[in-house]
Amino acid sequence: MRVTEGGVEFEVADARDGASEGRGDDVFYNPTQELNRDLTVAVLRAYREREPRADSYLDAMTASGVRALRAANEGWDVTAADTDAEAVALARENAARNDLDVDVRERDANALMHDSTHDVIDLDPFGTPVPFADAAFSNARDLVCVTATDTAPLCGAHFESGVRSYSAVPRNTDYHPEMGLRILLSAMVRTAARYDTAARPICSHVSRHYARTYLELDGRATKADECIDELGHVYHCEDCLTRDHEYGLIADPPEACPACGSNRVVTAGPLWLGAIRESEFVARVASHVDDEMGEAARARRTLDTLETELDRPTHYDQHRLCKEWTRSAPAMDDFLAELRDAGFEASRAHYHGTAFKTDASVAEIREATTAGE
Ligand SMILES: C[S@@+](CC[C@H](N)C(=O)[O-])C[C@H]1O[C@@H](n2cnc3c(N)ncnc32)[C@H](O)[C@@H]1O
Ligand SMILES: [Zn+2]
Repeated sequence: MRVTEGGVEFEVADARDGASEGRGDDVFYNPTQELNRDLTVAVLRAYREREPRADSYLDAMTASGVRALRAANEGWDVTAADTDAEAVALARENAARNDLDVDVRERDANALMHDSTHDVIDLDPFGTPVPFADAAFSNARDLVCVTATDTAPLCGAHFESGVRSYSAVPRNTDYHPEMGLRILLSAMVRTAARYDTAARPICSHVSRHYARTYLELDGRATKADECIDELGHVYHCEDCLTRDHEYGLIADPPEACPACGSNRVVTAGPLWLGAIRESEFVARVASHVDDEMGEAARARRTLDTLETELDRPTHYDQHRLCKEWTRSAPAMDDFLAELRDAGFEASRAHYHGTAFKTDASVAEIREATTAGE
């Protein structure tokens, strides 16, 4: 099947709906990740302005080669790798079809990363990126881009698997996409720190099937220490949904929920509690989304919300709270306006349409918002 994406035309074996992990026999291509790839191109454009020296890009798991081709189309010096011989043949054909110069290797990503250095390394594996993180953070110069599709382990829905993969404790909460992202960021930051490298997210987004983040590297150990200082824990009450967060590697959870007295308070962490993006960079990325991108509208929407969403962990789900209070959910803009009128900070959060952030507690949100009662 012939597909066109962002100005490159390529052949793929079939189109998957993104609901499966896609470990079938055919070379993988997931049309639902077009938004992810559109944003990758916009990030690469914005990153080049920020770091003009950055030139080489490794698509470490390339499959059909689509991401590598799109980067090469932007003028990056691109290497692409895959262990699957069919994928490598297809990626080479796709590069030739577009007259793009991409160095496609039939090679294990870890071996290749340990063998060579690239300014930007992109990890897009099946499931967790953890098996590739050490090689990426010890060998990339400027930026590591990471996709994780194992959302159930990341958000605590598959608890043991999440603990095993990420060396952290995830919890299944009403803010599961943010839990997943902060678990992923924690593991990436700790991996980079092993190489005295700071890895700080300059852009991150989560959708139903994956978490994606772009981590800028700094080779100073003191900067890596500063990143470690931004790890900590979230204490979450399963009864009233009150949550609190605390910086530091040693958890000190309350014995009971400070709001309702319940002893059903669970601890998650170590989580990345720092910012998940740099607002100014996200604004630059948004300025590089163009109408040739198939997912331009969604990309702009995601980036606009991401740019303005409050930094603080963690978001609330308006529907979940309203259900808890047996209220109908009002229009989000009215709801946020009520919070602001009551003197709180409030913003949408990009995780989904009913996600919002505020510095108000659960009780304060309940009192401040009357619409829907
Ligand atoms: C999710 S797909 C990549 C999709 C692609 N980046 C895209 O945007 O369409 C994962 C790919 O990783 C390849 N792969 C699995 N293990 C690998 C390894 N150790 N090194 C390199 N590639 C690997 C698989 O063959 C598969 O083609
Ligand atoms: Zn409580």
